[in-house]
Amino acid sequence: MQLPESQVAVVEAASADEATSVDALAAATELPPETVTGAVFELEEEGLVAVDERVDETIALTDEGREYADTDLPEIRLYEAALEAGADADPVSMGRVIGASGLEGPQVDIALSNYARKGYGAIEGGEITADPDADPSADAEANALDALAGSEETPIDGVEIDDDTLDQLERRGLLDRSETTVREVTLTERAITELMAGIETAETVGQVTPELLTSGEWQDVEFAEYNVEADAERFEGGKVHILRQTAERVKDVLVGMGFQEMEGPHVDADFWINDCLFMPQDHPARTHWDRFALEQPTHIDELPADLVERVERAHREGVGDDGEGYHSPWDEDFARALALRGHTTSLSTRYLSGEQIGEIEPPARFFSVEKVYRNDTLDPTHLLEFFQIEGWVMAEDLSVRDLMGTFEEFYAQFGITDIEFKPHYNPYTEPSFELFGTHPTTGELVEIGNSGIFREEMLEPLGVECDVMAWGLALERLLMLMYGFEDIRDIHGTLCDLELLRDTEVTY
Ligand SMILES: N[C@@H](Cc1ccccc1)C(=O)O
Repeated sequence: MQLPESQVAVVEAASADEATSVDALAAATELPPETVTGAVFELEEEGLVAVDERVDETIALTDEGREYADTDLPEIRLYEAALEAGADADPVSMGRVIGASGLEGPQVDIALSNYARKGYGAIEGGEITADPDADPSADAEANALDALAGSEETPIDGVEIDDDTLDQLERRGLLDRSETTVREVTLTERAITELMAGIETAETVGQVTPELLTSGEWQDVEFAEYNVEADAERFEGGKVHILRQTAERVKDVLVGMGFQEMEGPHVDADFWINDCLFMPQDHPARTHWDRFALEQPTHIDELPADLVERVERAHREGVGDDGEGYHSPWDEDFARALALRGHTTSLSTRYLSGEQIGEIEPPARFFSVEKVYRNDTLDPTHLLEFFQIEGWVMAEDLSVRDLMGTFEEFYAQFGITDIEFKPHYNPYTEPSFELFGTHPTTGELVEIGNSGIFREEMLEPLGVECDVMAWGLALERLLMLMYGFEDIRDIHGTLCDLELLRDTEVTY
């Protein structure tokens, strides 16, 4: 009989008396394990080999696990420092013991959260005690780390570590479990018969080359069959970040709802970011604490003079018969100062004023999905920059129902159907609403946006004569509701969760 080269090599390397693993066959034939696996499947189908499959579980220490196998677990280092400081007799100040332990950064938290759990002592009111009877040499986790530190990977069947300890180490991120499928191959009777009769190598081609194509030889050769079920090496290809993918999806949804996209500068004059929004110049959000000012250049060159005059008048005198201005200072130089935009509503003011693309006639709908910058304190829901989904609708006679209906329609496209509204205040909208959604795993209400109907004091100076409803929604918060992660830093920055980014499916 004739067989392709790799199959002949496998048949010759395998035996009828003894099962041989794919790895051993790969070594013997000098073929890559994937090729051997493919050949083995083909041979099995031909009835030439029997394949025995089992799943082996192995465990391996993570880098952090290896580090503690070398230097001791942080809680043990804390216990030893506590003993040294006499905490087995009287409580000692925590600061002193931590200082003496040499623990630093996150290791301090790790030590503290495991210390009492493992009976090394107690921590209360800034003081630490050490239990004189605790015995670090009997620490099951430390002993397990030592036992595993010797090899890269250990088959789980061979280790004498109890399940609770293994689970605990896995939870602490000190140990990884993995599964591999081991295939063992034995020749069948039929293979022996064929071998005795003589097996020849059939010329097969594994890959189409330019030469095969140009010479026309491809028409005569026999191609090796692909086995799409064979195990292959996992390949982590590059991929568009889920935030970008979702931003694209949001844009598609809004375009589908009849919106046009706005664009404009990330660095802009306070005039467009704040003054045009009827934000008084002494508003707390306009202090240097909250904005990222520009050092070079500090000011925009030009602002439209007539618009500046109308905006200044609205600030000083208000708009309409009953209008009251802010009676607060207004200074053009202050309005010309440049900063990173804290919201993309600066794009809306540029467009609504007619400065960006000329006069806009109602009905009109505009949006942007762009980055904004705020000097916030970092926490699970705040970053210094995020993406805002800005939007507005200009039409005669808009009401709050139009606003709410638009949100329900928009969020429903992302499977979010339980939006809640809370009355809110913005200097530039009346009424105003904050939007909330429910986090899919924690059940907590998450603020996802801010919205309202632009007030006369804003629209009149911009020269807009009909109603405009508008909003700024946080793209990252939408992602939280869609994919259930709890910390925004899982998707941004150095602490991001690569597995989440790799495996999250963005569905259209
Ligand atoms: N600028 C607001 C969002 C908003 C835009 C337009 C109208 C109302 C609210 C914010 O950043 O929170």
